[in-house]
Amino acid sequence: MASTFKPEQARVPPALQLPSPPITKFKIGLCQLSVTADKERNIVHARAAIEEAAEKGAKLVVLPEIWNSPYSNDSFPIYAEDIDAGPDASPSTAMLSEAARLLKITIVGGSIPERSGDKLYNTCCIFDTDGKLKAKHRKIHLFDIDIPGKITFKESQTLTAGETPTVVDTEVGRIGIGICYDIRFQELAMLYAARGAHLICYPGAFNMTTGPLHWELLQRARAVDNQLYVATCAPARDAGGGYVAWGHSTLIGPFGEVLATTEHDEAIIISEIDYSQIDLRRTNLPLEKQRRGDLYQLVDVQRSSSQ
Ligand SMILES: NC(=O)CCC(=O)C(=O)O
Repeated sequence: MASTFKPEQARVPPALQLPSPPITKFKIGLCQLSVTADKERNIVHARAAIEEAAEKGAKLVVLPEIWNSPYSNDSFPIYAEDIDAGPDASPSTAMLSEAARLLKITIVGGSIPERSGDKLYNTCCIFDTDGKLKAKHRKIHLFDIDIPGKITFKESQTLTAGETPTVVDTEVGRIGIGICYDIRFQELAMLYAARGAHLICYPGAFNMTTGPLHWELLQRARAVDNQLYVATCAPARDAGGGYVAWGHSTLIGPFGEVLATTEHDEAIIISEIDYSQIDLRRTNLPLEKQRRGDLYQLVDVQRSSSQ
């Protein structure tokens, strides 16, 4: 059947020029944390890891998906915090805000279960060096999978999906945010690249079935297709826990290269990001110029509707 796509219908402007970040070279810290059923302990533990990463020079620290609570539908309602109701209602994000301010670092605060009215979300908060909440990303694609005999999980039993992609300007560049299962949806990463992101951070907790096959593959694909940095941060594995996480927090460069990674135990990865590598790789392989926008297009709903 003939295609109905007409080039003149293509309304997406070409990808933005990469914005100039305040710093182009810095250390990132990925805190692969053990998570227990004791929320207070998890908060104290996460704080100590953030402090250690900052002491080792990290200007950006990333935490895992659901780091203050066990990863289970039974736990989400119990551990959820009302982030918008202020520090007393959200001790986890209060800690992140204070740590970011005192250490003068940017924090991509993994995710926690968020309560908002009668809904629950899987939410990542991003804090600036002054401790202010810059953005909140609510997981857009809920983890609902069924691999019989291996793993069945339905986040949608308790959680509601977020409705907004999140790109945030920070002192360490323009960062796109996805949470775990969000990494499977390439259009989201393409959208972030088109909006000028230097780095996409995915707090995540892949599982023991898909993790070995897909986790690194997806990260490298998102990085090499979009010629930007990808950072992931997972919880450490608890082999006796209800949900057994794959671990393997990783930093990928814009050529698809694994710059730093780890196994499944607790770890703090410190690695260097150098945004000049993005320009270099985009010059080596000028994919954006070669893209056939006359034949196919990613439509950025937000940007086209505001034109
Ligand atoms: N927490 C998650 O979204 C897990 C995603 C996952 O394991 C996958 O295979 O996808």
